[in-house]
Amino acid sequence: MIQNYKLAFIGAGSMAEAIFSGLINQKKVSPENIYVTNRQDEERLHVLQKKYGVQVSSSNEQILAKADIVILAMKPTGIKQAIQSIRSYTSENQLILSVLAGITTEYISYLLGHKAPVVRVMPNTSAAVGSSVTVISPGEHVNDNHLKVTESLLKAVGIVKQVKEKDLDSVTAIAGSGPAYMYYLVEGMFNSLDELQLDRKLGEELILEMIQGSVDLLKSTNQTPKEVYLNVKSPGGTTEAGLNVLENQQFQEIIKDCIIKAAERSKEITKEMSTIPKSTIT
Ligand SMILES: NC(=O)C1=CN([C@@H]2O[C@H](COP(=O)(O)OP(=O)(O)OC[C@H]3O[C@@H](n4cnc5c(N)ncnc54)[C@H](O)[C@@H]3O)[C@@H](O)[C@H]2O)C=CC1
Ligand SMILES: O=C(O)[C@@H]1CCC=N1
Repeated sequence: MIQNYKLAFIGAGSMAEAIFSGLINQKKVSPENIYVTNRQDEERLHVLQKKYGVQVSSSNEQILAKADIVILAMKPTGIKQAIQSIRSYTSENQLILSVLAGITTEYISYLLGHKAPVVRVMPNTSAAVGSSVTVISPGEHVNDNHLKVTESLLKAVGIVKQVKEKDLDSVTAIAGSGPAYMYYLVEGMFNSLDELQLDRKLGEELILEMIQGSVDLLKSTNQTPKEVYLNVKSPGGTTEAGLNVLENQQFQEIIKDCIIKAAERSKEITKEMSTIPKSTIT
């Protein structure tokens, strides 16, 4: 379905690269159909061109001229200036996907000044290996076909779930930011290896496989996380000794706060950067 679509990425950062490299690696879209631009870093564009064979240009006009799908992938702070610089090359025949945290479809449509369908999507960088969990939410001018195209594009780089736009702040904290919290945890585990005097390579492999196995078990059982960790713990044993440290430091409260803060920040971004001036609302 998506093989013949031409995709234009506005913004060439880590999220754009994760999506288009995933699409290329999964052989869902050929690099000839992927166009990429960013604001000023031409060197970065050349690196991406060389690495993936994608089409790059610093001209918005060139990038957008043939695009069926436009993917907004710059930082939320850049949204106003970015759309101002592309909107005259966009049209209602293009499907606009935005990965920007906190920026509403309504605000994007307001900046575009026309009725192009806008879908907010919240992927994560695991798209690069086909394992993103991506949440999508349609804006006002989106029909079933637009949603099908969006889904089929993003299913190429992982699983896709649809939510109402009001839930995007919460899912951003989990689906979008979540991987960073996992990597932070893994970094902490890796940091224990020197003190354990364990071979670094072996230790890192054990940690990653242990996490993979834990996720596999959680996915395959009806038991709650508590039930499965209680199965690991023996009275007076090693797990209990470790869990006591986590409980004493209120680890679960910290993780909860972390997710809630991320969701709150998404709401703040909406207030700070995605507010339509009152005078223009009719
Ligand atoms: N990095 C992640 O894991 C995720 C990021 N996102 C969203 O993706 C977006 C990009 O994030 P990253 O890739 O991490 O940022 P980044 O800083 O790595 O990349 C941003 C890119 O946008 C370009 N850019 C800035 N202003 C521009 C403009 N006016 N026109 C064209 N290009 C412009 C920059 O040159 C850069 O290439 C953000 O809005 C973020 O909320 C969403 C989900 C996950
Ligand atoms: O940190 C951020 O704001 C973006 C959105 C989700 C992941 N990265």
